[in-house]
Amino acid sequence: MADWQRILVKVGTSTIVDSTGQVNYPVINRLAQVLTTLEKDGHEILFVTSGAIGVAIDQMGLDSRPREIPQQQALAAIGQGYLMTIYNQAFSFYQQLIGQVLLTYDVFENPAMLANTKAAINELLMQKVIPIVNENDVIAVDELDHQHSFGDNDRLAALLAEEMGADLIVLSDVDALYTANPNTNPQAKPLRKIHEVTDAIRQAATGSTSGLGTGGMATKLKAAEYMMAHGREMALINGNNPENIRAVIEGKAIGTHFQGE
Ligand SMILES: Nc1ncnc2c1ncn2[C@@H]1O[C@H](COP(=O)(O)OP(=O)(O)O)[C@@H](O)[C@H]1O
Ligand SMILES: N[C@@H](CCC(=O)OP(=O)(O)O)C(=O)O
Repeated sequence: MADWQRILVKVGTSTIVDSTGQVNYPVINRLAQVLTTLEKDGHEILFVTSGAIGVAIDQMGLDSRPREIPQQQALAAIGQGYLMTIYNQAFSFYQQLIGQVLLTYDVFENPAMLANTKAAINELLMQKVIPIVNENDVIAVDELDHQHSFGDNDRLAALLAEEMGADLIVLSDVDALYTANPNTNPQAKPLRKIHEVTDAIRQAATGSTSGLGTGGMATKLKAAEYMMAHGREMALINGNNPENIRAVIEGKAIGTHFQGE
């Protein structure tokens, strides 16, 4: 059983930006409060956040995510700064310091870079600063070179959690992993406990239908498999109620809990 002492919380674009495409400030403020309280209670918190491109789409008054890679890079550059402004405001209200960490995939392939990254994050944790992590989308261009892009933050979150010895809580816009996409199949049923990922579960977990999220449930399931393969746990909960992070830590049956045998 995980003790949830060191926790990596990952939040998706679908939580940072609401269904109308606007920045979801109330949820972000509640998230900052919950993470700060947990930090003050002695947990070590790492936070992986998507949403740079999502908030920039709102800032720039666009209707949808552009397909062109340089346009997405530009949006990431615009939105990442704004995202940190929002987080600085939200966390400073609770007198919690945060630090920005932008990663590319090659960090995990290069032992020296990985050791340096882990040292920096451990130092932030020691100083009781919450690291706010995202992929460096401005330079991680998977169209040109797959080596340098995670493609989705679920994978980044799982890789980082494993390296940092943390368990993972993923916040999305659904209450759980369902037997099918609940947005398109009203018969879909929530799955509460997963000890092993079967082919049937893999087939159930499909892509995003929100328009802004990128990986959908498929990448979350891969992250869960990665965590379980490395003896770690993952919980998937709805980001609309960040207070449920505490419920996960307290062992309450909420969302979907992935725990290997
Ligand atoms: N079996 C499933 N159970 C739950 N959600 C699913 C499933 N299959 C596909 N999805 C989709 O995955 C979406 C969440 O992924 P995504 O939009 O990428 O979110 P985020 O931005 O939080 O990463 C849901 O809104 C839903 O449309
Ligand atoms: N790094 C990107 C998000 C990529 C991503 O994986 O998004 P999501 O599927 O919403 O977690 C951004 O900040 O816009």
